[in-house]
Amino acid sequence: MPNPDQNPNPADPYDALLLVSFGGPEKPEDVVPFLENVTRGRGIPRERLEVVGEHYFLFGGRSPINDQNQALIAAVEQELAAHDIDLPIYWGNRNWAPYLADTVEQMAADGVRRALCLVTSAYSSWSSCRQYLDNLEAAVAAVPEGLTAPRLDKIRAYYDHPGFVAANVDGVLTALADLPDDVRDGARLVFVTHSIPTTMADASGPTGGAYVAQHLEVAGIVADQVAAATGVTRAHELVYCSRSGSPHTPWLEPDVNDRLEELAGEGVAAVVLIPVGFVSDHMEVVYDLDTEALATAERLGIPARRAASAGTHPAFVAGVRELILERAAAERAGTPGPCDSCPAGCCLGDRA
Ligand SMILES: CC1=C(CCC(=O)O)c2cc3nc(cc4[nH]c(cc5[nH]c(cc1n2)c(C)c5CCC(=O)O)c(CCC(=O)O)c4C)C(CCC(=O)O)=C3C
Ligand SMILES: [Fe+2]
Repeated sequence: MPNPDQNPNPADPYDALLLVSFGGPEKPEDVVPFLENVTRGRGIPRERLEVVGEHYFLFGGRSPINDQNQALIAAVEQELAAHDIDLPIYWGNRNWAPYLADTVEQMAADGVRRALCLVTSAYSSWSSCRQYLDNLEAAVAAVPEGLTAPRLDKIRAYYDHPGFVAANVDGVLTALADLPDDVRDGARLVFVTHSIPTTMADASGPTGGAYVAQHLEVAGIVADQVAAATGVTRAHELVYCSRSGSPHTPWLEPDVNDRLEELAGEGVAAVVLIPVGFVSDHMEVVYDLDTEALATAERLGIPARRAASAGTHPAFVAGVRELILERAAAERAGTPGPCDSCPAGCCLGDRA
């Protein structure tokens, strides 16, 4: 019988946190091998790769994503320490060093038995959830004989967690405050996420369609909270960026730039671009939104601001702690939630 008087480790049964991310190049020589890692076997046309490579070279061949993940780790370490939660944090990526397989081997060597994984993507889909689960499974399978691989559990899709929502609301409020006074009330709230193939979107989540539904849900929540905070109800909508793949394959639309053209035609007063689909300001945000979409808005004469992503916002960092404790408690009680272990085939669609 566990003794209720004993103060248990609130993270029990977990003995480590693993931050799981996409990875990005550190220097110009990394760009091409990184892109090869991302697109291996995925049928991305060569021309698209050359275009995307140029985005990275424009930023000195260095993606912001690795520094941002290190900043998130430092912030979560502080947050956990401040709450007397003893949980070492590891970090591994899908497409660049530190690679997940190396990190999971190190965890095994360190004696980690069971780790909780925080993926830097808040939504359900093959790209944003299932592929990471597959990467984790492969990393566990690759642990060399003689070492015991840790058991890895993934934190649920957390797009609707109050900490993630609050960070995004704050980003919108700051962006609105920065708009000229005469256009602020008329600003359109344009939520942006990564486009994915429509077949992938249709197959996302246990019953399909989760990727778009989750984004629409959180966009509605954020827009309501912004309305409550400012006393002004602004129209909001969801658009997409970073379309890849073959031009013959349908991906989610409208593209943010195309939509800005339409909004200019409708005479919208101003726009706030909200990168709600992204956890930090990585290349998709600093290129596709800050470089490209803001230039489109400028050309069209629409005053526009880009809201900050969750990043290391204190509300998001506190939310990560809450997500850890929520899951640990559910595992101790034997009551994991529906999204805590994905049903077989979830998000697979025609990849099954
Ligand atoms: C849903 C989603 C997220 C959000 C969830 C998450 O965060 O995971 C995301 C994030 C990211 N995507 C990133 C980079 C790239 N994504 C590519 C290609 C693709 N992304 C896709 C989807 C997503 N991608 C898909 C369906 C493809 C087609 C190929 C395939 O079916 O897999 C390509 C290939 C070139 C191109 O065509 O763009 C690159 C370079 C970076 C790193 C940025 C940096 O370096 O700072 C990050 C965080
Ligand atoms: Fe991507």
